Amino acid sequence: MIQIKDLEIKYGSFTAVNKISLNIKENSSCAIIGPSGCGKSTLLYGLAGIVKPASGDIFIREQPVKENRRKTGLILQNYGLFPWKTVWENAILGLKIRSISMEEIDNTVTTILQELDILELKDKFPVQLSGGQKQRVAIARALSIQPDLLLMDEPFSALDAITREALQNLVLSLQQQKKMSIVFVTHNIEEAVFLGQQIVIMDKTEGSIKHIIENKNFGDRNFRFDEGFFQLCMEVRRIMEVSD
Ligand SMILES: Nc1ncnc2c1ncn2[C@@H]1O[C@H](COP(=O)(O)OP(=O)(O)OP(=O)(O)O)[C@@H](O)[C@H]1O
Repeated sequence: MIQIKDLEIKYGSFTAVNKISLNIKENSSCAIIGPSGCGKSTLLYGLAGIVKPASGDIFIREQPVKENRRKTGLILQNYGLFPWKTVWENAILGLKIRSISMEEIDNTVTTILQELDILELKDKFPVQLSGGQKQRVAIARALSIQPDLLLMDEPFSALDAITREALQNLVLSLQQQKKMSIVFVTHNIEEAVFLGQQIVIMDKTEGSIKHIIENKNFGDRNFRFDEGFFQLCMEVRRIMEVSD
């Protein structure tokens, strides 16, 4: 689904993403993990078309990436909700900027809010919501465009452990139901190991990939309680800690 070839992204003369090559399969999930400042978000912004490569290529479904790809959903850090808009107004934003009838928007967004169990919150403002509820609204907005690719930047970092797990389960079942690929950035090793079919570990300072793990047990809810889960978490931790 995604081919990244020798990707380099710069801020002025500073190289934030350094010669990264990576393939991500259709209907899969990819966790990008690494220490603060290693270029995770920049790589995600590259996939979203928000920042332009200095060199190299990104193809999504064989097409070079450009801004506003119709079927890419994006969830930014801290939910990205507009505080002056209600849950409903926030959720319909992605569709409103497209030429879609109000009736279709109504039907699509009502269904999604129902699926995410937040329809009764539709007239509330973000300030009146819990962190988990805000994240559900952000997910609803991203899903409203029926994405085949969902990009998430630290989607659950501000949530308590139980809410985080519930939302991880939710995202997982949505990914399986709706047949989309997910690429997410996280600091959290357990999250990467639970949700990432492919775990991409980035280097501390280089803006490059240090290691990729194929995780065949990803998304199995029982895996969280399995010894293999803790072993894989330890392996990821070791790789992250080893300095080159
Ligand atoms: N707009 C910008 N202008 C200049 N430098 C930037 C800009 N955005 C990010 N950087 C730098 O690029 C590097 C990578 O940043 P990025 O946000 O991609 O890292 P990250 O791994 O996502 O970090 P974190 O985990 O802390 O969010 C950092 O050194 C950062 O300071």
